Amino acid sequence: MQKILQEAIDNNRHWTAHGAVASYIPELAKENPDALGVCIYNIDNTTLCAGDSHTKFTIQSVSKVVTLICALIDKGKETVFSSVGMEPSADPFNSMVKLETRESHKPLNPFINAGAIVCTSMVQGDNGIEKFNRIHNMIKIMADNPAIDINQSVYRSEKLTGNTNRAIAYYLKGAGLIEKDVEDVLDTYFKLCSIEVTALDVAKMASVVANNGITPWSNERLMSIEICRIVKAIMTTCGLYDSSGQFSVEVGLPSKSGVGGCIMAVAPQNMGIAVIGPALDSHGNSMAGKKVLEYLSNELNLSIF
Ligand SMILES: NC(=O)CC[C@H](N)C(=O)O
Repeated sequence: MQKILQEAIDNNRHWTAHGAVASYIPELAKENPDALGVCIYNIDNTTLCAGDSHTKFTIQSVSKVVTLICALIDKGKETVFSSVGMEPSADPFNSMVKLETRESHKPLNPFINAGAIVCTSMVQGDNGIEKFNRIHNMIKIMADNPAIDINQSVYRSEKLTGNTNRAIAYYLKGAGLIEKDVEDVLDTYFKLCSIEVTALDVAKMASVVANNGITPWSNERLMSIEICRIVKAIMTTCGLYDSSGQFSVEVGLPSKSGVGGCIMAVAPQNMGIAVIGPALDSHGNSMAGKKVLEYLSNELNLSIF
């Protein structure tokens, strides 16, 4: 297995040259475009890593998985899906074009920025700080790592340049889809994207979903089986934005990408996988990371389809 993991990195490292690091958040442009690493956390509590797996990166949109989990726990399925849809989007992650054309103005799904901003506002808490703490704590528990914290430079960079997200959030506020102060919700969203993690952290988070909501290392139930089912379904259909279909064909695992270069993948009843490769394709998904997952899916026969 370690040999397969090493081959997945070695055979696909050249793909990093075909992508580019995100530069619309200036601080992310400083990431190493050549980095490529992977970690697997098996639900029998064994772990394997290869490549640049110690690289630290910001979680970015992978946090949207945990935001959705918290919103579903705190508000229930009916309430969450009354304000956000569950359909894939054929548009980029930060697109706002469908918000105006859809009758209800509901964002298409919880994993595009608009949907995640609505979900953030639905999480338990009287203000942004409480909502942030709720999701941050869940990330720490799911990763089994109490030291996880914000990368302050990335947070400042996101906040300073996040004008598209600001436009989306104000539109949602105007449509009545954000309950409280819109700047407070945005600040929480920027902080969540800026949480710094490693591939092992994200692999452990994915292993909880793979293990139907129970931490493999301490046997603690963090979420219901139903929530896990919903989250895996939305990851499969929406997790890689407008290339989720192709990813399902090539990899076939419920997954979520982020512009920090991480892809979190869930092999149900089996393992959590995280790849990190900051050079992105034109959809904002890790270029070489996708290829590493495709290799592992084929070699280990992981596709759910
Ligand atoms: N796809 C992503 O990872 C997007 C997250 C990023 N912080 C943004 O809001 O634009």
